[in-house]
Amino acid sequence: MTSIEVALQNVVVYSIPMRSRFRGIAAREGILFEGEHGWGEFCPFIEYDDNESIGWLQAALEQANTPWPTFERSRVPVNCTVPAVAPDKAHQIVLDSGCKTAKVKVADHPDALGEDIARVEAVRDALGPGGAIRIDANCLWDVDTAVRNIKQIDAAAGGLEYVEQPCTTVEELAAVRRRVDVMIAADESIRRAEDPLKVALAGAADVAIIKPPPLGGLKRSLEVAEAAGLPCVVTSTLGTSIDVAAGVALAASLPELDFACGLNTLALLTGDVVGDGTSIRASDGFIEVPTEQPVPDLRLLEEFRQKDPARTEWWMDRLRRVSEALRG
Ligand SMILES: O=C(O)CCC(=O)C1=CC=C[C@@H](O)[C@@H]1C(=O)O
Ligand SMILES: [Mg+2]
Repeated sequence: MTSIEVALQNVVVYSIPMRSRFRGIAAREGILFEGEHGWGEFCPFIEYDDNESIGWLQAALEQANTPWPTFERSRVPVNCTVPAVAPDKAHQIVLDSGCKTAKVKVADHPDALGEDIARVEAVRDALGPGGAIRIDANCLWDVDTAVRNIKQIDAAAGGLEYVEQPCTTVEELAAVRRRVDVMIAADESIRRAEDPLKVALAGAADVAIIKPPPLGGLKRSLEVAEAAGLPCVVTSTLGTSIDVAAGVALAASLPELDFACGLNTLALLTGDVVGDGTSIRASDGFIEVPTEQPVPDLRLLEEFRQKDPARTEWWMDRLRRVSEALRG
């Protein structure tokens, strides 16, 4: 049987509520399956079409059927992730995290600048002057708005480490980069692009955000990271410890790691399918690299198993279609 057929034999559709809405979702959904060497997680965001979901399945199959590697480093620095929440909640998230770097969601709606400024001021107060603050606008600004807002948020934050994907296109990122004194990080221009390397060639970014699932897994992500020739920040795709483990494996494998990584994302969920002892969570701003792949706990798999038959069928049908597309 092929690895896809093995995967399809033993599939769990899960749904875990988020603590706060993040990227427009109130619960993280996906599929978990066991392979020859561990578990894989197939969790493309629900608005992605089948073609865009192929890489996510490749990544899940690779992770489930490849031995856990040995690594360059035994722990990875991580940031905390602050959704578009009120200042007091943002302050608490940073304090609770123990992290020295915070990634703050901004541009949650067209008139969000005042809220964004208040949120980064609260994050700076929680971090203190030595902390690092980065923001993520997820493509939602045009060039002039980005230039104007970045300057104001940079001042309010007491200095930003970088701005993640302020605009949609590589050309727009390059235009913003020429007009602000804050570093630009490319995310969607890498993970949702036909050519993930265009961003580096266009001089459009200072930092590359690398997410293994959309790129097709660890091997391909290492190739993209090397070819991009930029400092990399690895992030999860907001999934369970199985998803986070894919990011930790990449972050622990990179020859150089100059920035905290966006892998402390289980803090955004109300639970995990992996038990407390092996759930991948930060301590004092670092994640210890597991010596073996995390394995879901059967009781937690049942707790977070999708209970709605229609939703379960939607995910199973998606997996069947993407598996067919992957077979070609
Ligand atoms: O970077 C982080 O701190 C956590 C990961 C994170 O923010 C994201 C993961 C996946 C999709 C997006 O919602 C978001 C991002 O745009 O980086
Ligand atoms: Mg991003």
